[in-house]
Amino acid sequence: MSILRIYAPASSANLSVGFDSLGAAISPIDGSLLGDVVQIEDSERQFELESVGHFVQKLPKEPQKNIVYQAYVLFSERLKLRGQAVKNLRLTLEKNMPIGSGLGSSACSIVAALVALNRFHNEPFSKMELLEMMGELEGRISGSIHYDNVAPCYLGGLQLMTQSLGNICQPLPFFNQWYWVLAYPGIEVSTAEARAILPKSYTRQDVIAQARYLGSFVHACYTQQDILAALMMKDLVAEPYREALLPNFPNVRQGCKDLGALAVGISGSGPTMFAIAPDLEHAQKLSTYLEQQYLQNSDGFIHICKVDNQGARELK
Ligand SMILES: Nc1ncnc2c1ncn2[C@@H]1O[C@H](COP(=O)(O)OP(=O)(O)OP(=O)(O)O)[C@@H](O)[C@H]1O
Ligand SMILES: N[C@@H](CCO)C(=O)O
Repeated sequence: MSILRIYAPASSANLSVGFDSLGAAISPIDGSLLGDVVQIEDSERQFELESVGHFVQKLPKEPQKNIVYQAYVLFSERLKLRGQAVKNLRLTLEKNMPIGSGLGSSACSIVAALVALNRFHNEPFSKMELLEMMGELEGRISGSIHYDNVAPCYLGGLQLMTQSLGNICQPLPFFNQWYWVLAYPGIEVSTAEARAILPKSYTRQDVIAQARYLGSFVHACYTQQDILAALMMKDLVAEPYREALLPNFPNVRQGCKDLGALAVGISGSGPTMFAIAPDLEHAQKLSTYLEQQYLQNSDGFIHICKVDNQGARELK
């Protein structure tokens, strides 16, 4: 009887400068696991799914709406197209990530489920085939396919969505000395709704400026110019329209900058916000400040994190 447990880490999409194009996997520096776990094992029945964990009450009531169930159905269909049948199996989702948090909660469930299913069947699908399925499932939830949570969650590191020449994404060099202070206020913001409020079009001036920021950011990553990279983490696409969804965001953002944050922004579609600190001392000050100023209830939390270079992995 084989049992596998796959952990998929939280991720922070956009990094302000790359809407739908950049995302980083993140892990708390205290060693805690910030992400979902999917366990897979043999079963007498064709398929069983159980959900447990801190945020299990927030999952859809109908099991068929759980994205892990949908991952199983999609995986089975794709396997059938290869002339292979899915094994009898039981999945257990440990839902540790708050839903609608801006930390890639649905991506954690999708990635952990598909990695578990693929390993359980001796890896019939390549990394890119699996990632393509992850994007399809993420698209069902948010209304349009975007890979900036699933790609880093699956592969680790900072990923740029190139979506060309057979690669959905490619890794970027990053700044290992940076600390990410992530503050989840404890309220929910739906990704689909945070996308629906964005404008249908942008001015030429904004398009040109955003292209300059993203190009300069990528250049700064390759040439390891941390100050330039942080300066370029600006968002004309989403932040001006989404900040109203976040509690007191403009003031808190300014407060973080006053405390020495190199960059401050919305993680994914929010309401989690991030502040980049140049060292641990600044990170701790930012953490205390955000705890006092940004958390709204007892579900909220702060984590000092670094980029997680491993991505989804088996827990032994
Ligand atoms: N296993 C699951 N984990 C998370 N959300 C799920 C899951 N299964 C179904 N859902 C549904 O998917 C939607 C997730 O919403 P949303 O995309 O806003 O959350 P999110 O993934 O946390 O967002 P973000 O990517 O900004 O972190 C909710 O409606 C939720 O009920
Ligand atoms: N890039 C997506 C991420 C959602 O988590 C957005 O900002 O809508």
